[in-house]
Amino acid sequence: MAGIEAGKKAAAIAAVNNHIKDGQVVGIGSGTTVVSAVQRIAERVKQENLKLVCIPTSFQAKQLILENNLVLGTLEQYPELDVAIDGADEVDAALTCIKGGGGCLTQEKIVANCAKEFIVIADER
Ligand SMILES: O=C(CO)[C@H](O)[C@H](O)COP(=O)(O)O
Repeated sequence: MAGIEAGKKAAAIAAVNNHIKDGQVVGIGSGTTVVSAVQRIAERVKQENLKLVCIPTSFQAKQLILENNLVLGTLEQYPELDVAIDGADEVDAALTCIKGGGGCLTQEKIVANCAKEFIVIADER
């Protein structure tokens, strides 16, 4: 795996290990980094029998949730999320972050705003 991909994956795994807990409602972001995060969430659900509900920010996120056999929820059912997890486009040394250039621009911000905690996965700054 190339350096950037390995970095993204390691950051995604660390984010899930450190911030996802049993019983949570979890917002799932969009992009390539989130793929590794969702795979790690699915591993932990299997290994630790975590009870999670996942709220997607896009069609891609919905498909990821379903493909990984996670429980899919909607914002209408769960208007308050415990945590949302997403990738970043760029992060500078002061942790200023740019994200959201795609079709999920609006929905990912709505989901993040409904979450008590917003975790941005970044592999370098
Ligand atoms: O904000 C986003 C989509 O709207 C993505 O999270 C952001 O673009 C990062 O993408 P990637 O994980 O593919 O680098």
